[in-house]
Amino acid sequence: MGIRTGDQYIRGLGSRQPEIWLQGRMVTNVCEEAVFRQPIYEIAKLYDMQHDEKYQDKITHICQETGERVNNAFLVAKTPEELQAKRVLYETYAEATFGLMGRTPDFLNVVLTSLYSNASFLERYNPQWAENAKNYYKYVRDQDLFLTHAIINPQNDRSKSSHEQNDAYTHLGAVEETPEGLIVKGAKMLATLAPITDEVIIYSFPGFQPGDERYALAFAIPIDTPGLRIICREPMQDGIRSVYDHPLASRFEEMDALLVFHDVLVPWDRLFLYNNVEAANLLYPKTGIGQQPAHQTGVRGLLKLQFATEVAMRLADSIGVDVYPNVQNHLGELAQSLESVRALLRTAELDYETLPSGELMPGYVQLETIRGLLPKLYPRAIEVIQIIGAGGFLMSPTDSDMEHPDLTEDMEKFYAGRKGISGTDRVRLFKLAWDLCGEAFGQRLLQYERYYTGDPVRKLAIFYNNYKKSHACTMVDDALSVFATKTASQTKQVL
Ligand SMILES: Cc1cc2nc3c(=O)[nH]c(=O)nc-3n(C[C@H](O)[C@H](O)[C@H](O)COP(=O)(O)OP(=O)(O)OC[C@H]3O[C@@H](n4cnc5c(N)ncnc54)[C@H](O)[C@@H]3O)c2cc1C
Ligand SMILES: O=C(O)Cc1ccc(O)c(O)c1
Repeated sequence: MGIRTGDQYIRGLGSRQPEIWLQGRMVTNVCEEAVFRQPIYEIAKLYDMQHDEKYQDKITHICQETGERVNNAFLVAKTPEELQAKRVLYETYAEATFGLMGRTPDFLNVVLTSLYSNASFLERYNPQWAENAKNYYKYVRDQDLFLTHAIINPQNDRSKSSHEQNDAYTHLGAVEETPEGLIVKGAKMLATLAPITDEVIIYSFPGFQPGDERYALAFAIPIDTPGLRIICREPMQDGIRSVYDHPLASRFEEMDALLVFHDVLVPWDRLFLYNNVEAANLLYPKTGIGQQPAHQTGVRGLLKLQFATEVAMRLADSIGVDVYPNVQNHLGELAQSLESVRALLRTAELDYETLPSGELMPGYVQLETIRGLLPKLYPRAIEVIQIIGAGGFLMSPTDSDMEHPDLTEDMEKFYAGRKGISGTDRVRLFKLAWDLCGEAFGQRLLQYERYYTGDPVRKLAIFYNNYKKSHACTMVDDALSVFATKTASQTKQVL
């Protein structure tokens, strides 16, 4: 089939009945549920862009194997141009969503592409797992499916490993093998956008201990597989809030969900890893499923940081405060953060590594540096927006106030900004900024940036340990060598 349209994506959602729990009730038709309507529309727009001649050649290509047009997320980049073609896709989708939707279809499709191109890792443990991963990649590519993922165990007792939890099936684990497949039970967090996806893929970060064998799992199943329960968090918008009052929150909220598996059957041909702690611990570092998507998340993060920086600049300008050096310092800091991330991305693409298969892997150090910086730079950008808007955020009237004839004069006079910024302009801008920096929606965006790639504290420690391995600190040795060649009195003279 190849690239789908938005309508085909929506019809796919409508043809299934996953078990979705939202505010204490089961959702019977996800497409008609107010909370999901606008996010479904935003994702559908991305599918439609694949057919729009303005974007088609930028974000899709002809698959050599099938002759069909498919999304660039499925490209195994073997040349710098192909690496850039993938970046253009990430950029195009992030621009369409202002970087606010973290789990657009390109993210997991890149994960899957990396699993496919590095399936030789799985082959060493079990050739069938490798075959399954490769077939699944082709299935998702050719049907142009949208995946969610859950790779973290629920937050019960973090000081204990999976097999030490109170109940053997708190964390998702294997129960029994049957002729049809593996029965699994337990929970995983935190599946962003799960209710409006086609399939779910389960894998894990390293960290398995001996005794955790039953939890060492990787597989993918349709989102409406019997026994799979999607428990949504409380929505941060009700789906009927006015676009005027909440120009971002009303459009881009990504629902997050806990996935609970009640004796769910994973068909054998959908299993990629099972019952092997060593393989589960090496899956993430050895298959590129962490590093390749870091290119996508880096580009998306850059666009989100750019958006926040632009909002801060516009706010300051709208009320005439960017004449002050303190405000200029805040804004200059954001601009420098933004340009640092942009430069890191450029270098990541230039400093790629060529794997034995010929696949190009964008630079680890640069991408991991972006991952380490974003959890600090984005919250800081939000803080700057809060500092610049100050009390102005708390005087924004509603759509209905702005439209009431008795209030029009006051609205235009007292809500206006500096010369040239009308009351309507200023209120609109402040509402947009408040969605980003004040609303529950904006707080989730911030929490997302802190944790979307795992715990930043442990990630940075892992980065340092890897960095140390490849940095012998030879400059210090050079400097110290002065002591090796001189006697104590000669050294004194040198010093
Ligand atoms: C908005 C949002 C969307 C997300 N979407 C997804 C998704 O789509 N798919 C998905 O799989 N996951 C998703 N996640 C989950 C994300 O992977 C986790 O939040 C992240 O890995 C951190 O894990 P945790 O939240 O369980 O925190 P914990 O691991 O429970 O950490 C809690 C605190 O304890 C500290 N801590 C815990 N353990 C240790 C330790 N061993 N050593 C030192 N300090 C420790 C941490 O530093 C942190 O401060 C999402 C998270 C957010 C916030
Ligand atoms: O970014 C990665 O390396 C993979 C990853 C880690 C934690 C997550 O929550 C997630 O969704 C994806």
